[in-house]
Amino acid sequence: MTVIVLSGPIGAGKSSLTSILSDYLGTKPFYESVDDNPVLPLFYADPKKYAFLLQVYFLNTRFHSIKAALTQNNNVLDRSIYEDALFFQMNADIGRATPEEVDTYYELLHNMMDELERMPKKEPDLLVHINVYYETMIKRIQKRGRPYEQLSYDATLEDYYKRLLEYYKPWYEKYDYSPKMEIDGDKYDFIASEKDRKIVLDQIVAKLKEVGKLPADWDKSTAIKLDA
Ligand SMILES: Nc1ncnc2c1ncn2[C@@H]1O[C@H](COP(=O)(O)OP(=O)(O)OP(=O)(O)O)[C@@H](O)[C@H]1O
Ligand SMILES: Nc1nc(=O)c2ncn([C@H]3C[C@H](O)[C@@H](CO)O3)c2[nH]1
Repeated sequence: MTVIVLSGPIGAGKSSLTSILSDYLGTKPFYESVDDNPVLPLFYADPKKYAFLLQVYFLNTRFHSIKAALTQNNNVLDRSIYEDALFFQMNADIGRATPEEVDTYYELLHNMMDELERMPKKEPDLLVHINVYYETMIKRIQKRGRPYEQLSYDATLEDYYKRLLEYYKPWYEKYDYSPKMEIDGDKYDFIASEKDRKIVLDQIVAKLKEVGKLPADWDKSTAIKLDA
C-alpha cells in the first residue's frame, strides 16, 4: 500500500501532478475541495471573517481524505492535512483569528492527528513538494483564472501570496512524517511538455524505488500496479 501526498503553494501544480501521477501509477487521486467549497469565495471576499471557518472546512475534508487514503490501497493526495496548520498559522499571524480560535483550532488538529496515530497505517510513504517562485505562482493563478484569487480582485493578495511562499520553506524542512522530495515547478512544464513530464515522473519513480516502495526493476511498460 503506497500513499503519496503532494504539497506546494497555490497554483504550484499539485492538482495537475496528482492527476498525472495517479494516472501513471494506476492509483486513486484525492483532490482538494475547491469548486465544491462554499466557504472559499466567502474567505477571499472577507478573509478576517471567514479564515477560521474556511480552515475548519479544509481540516475536516483533509481529515476525511487522509483517513480514506491510509486505509485504502495506493493513493495520491493533492495537498494534505500536514499542510493545514501552515495556512492557518499564517492567517492567524496576520490577525485573521482570535486567540480563542487559535486555541480551538490547534486542539482540534491535535485530536485529529492523534486519531491518525491509531490507524494501522499512520503516515504517507512519500511527500512530493512542488517549488515555485512568486512569478510562476502568479502566472499559474492567472492561467487558471479563479476570479477571487486574482490580484485585480484584491491587491493585498500580492503580500498574502509572498508571505505564503515564505512559510513553505521552513515547513518543508521541518516535515518529517515520511520521506520527501522536491520538484522544480519553475523549470518543468509537466502539463504541456511530454519531455518534462517524463523527467518529473522519473524523479518520483526513482525516489519510490529508493524508499523501497517500488521494486528496483519496476518499469511502467511492464508494471501492473504499485507494490501492495
Ligand atoms: N509545471 C507546470 N507548468 C505549466 N503550467 C502548469 C504547471 N503546473 C500547473 N500548471 C498550470 O497552472 C494552473 C494551476 O495548476 P493546479 O491547479 O494544478 O495548481 P495547484 O497547485 O493544484 O493549485 P491550488 O493550490 O490552488 O489548488 C493550471 O492552469 C495548470 O494547468
Ligand atoms: N485559508 C486557506 N487555508 C487552507 O488551508 C487552504 N487550502 C487551500 N486554500 C486556498 C488556496 C487556493 O485559493 C485554493 C485552492 O488551493 O484554496 C486555503 N486557504
